[in-house]
Amino acid sequence: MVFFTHLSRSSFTRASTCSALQRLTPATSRGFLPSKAAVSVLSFHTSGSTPSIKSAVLKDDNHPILAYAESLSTPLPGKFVRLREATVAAYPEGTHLSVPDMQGKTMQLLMRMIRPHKVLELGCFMGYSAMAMADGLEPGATLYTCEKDPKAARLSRETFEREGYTSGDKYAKIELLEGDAASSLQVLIKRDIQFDVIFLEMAEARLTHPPTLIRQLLVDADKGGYINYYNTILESNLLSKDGFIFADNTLFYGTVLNAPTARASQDAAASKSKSVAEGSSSNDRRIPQNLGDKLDTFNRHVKNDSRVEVVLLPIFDGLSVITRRR
Ligand SMILES: C[S@@+](CC[C@H](N)C(=O)[O-])C[C@H]1O[C@@H](n2cnc3c(N)ncnc32)[C@H](O)[C@@H]1O
Repeated sequence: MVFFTHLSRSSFTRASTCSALQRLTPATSRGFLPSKAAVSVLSFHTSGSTPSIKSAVLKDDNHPILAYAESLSTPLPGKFVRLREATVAAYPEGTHLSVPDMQGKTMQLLMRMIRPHKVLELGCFMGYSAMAMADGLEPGATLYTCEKDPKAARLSRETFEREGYTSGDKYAKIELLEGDAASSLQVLIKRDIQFDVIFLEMAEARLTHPPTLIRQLLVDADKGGYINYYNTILESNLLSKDGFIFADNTLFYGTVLNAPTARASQDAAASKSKSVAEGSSSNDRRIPQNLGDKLDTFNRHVKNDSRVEVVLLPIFDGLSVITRRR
């Protein structure tokens, strides 16, 4: 089976994206090829004028299979292109925070499959994935999205109003909860709302003018928070009986393979990761390994949690699908 990833939909940005990637992707991505049969693909978002791109764990970042996959997928409509442009203007160093186009489309089709009434997103940013998912919902459904950065919250709110997501007439409704997600979760618990889908997509972003992409990568995610949110979600019954949690970035640029637990493990996956770890020390300086360690801890926590079943899909930057055990 081959897992695909996404490329920037705008060809004019592709060249700059690829050169940025060449600076940033070398060891981890090129050295990590799980098997010839299963070509696993990690996301690699970039910043600056580039909306987003996925780098693969393919030897060639420009592998034609990626362009092929995207060219034969239905694109998201023009309002998403406009949102990318607005994101570049508002957060030139933070454009990698939005999910890539192909992931937006994937989330949208997942909504069409699951047909949830209530969706919760932790991590709205500019509202890209919120809108992508909302477009996959039935009329009458509501998507709640949390954002603590005031500027991102204001801009998202403006977008949702302008594009018709606040009235609930044209599309499913989007309700933005501004503030820290931990507090928003408490509000939702008090309101006794249960969610059929919860999308955990919350980088701890310092969105105010990080000086460089590398710096941005170093600060942009507090994925360590996942365990707390996950436990709150399960313990407070925020997740409906047959609901799904989608946790994003659970491979975190491949750095999970370098986590101490993964390295110490005797299983086959860990022996692969050891060789990656040995070959990717220079990459460690660029991508925050401590976040990879936290994601690895989260992944193991979920796998060992008898309340749930999980599959960690090696698509995009790793997407874990979690549901209660039957
Ligand atoms: C990766 S971005 C979300 C991208 C968005 N889901 C999309 O694809 O369009 C993560 C967002 O989470 C927000 N965030 C980080 N920590 C948060 C917290 N504790 N509470 C609420 N929002 C938070 C950040 O400000 C950032 O905008």
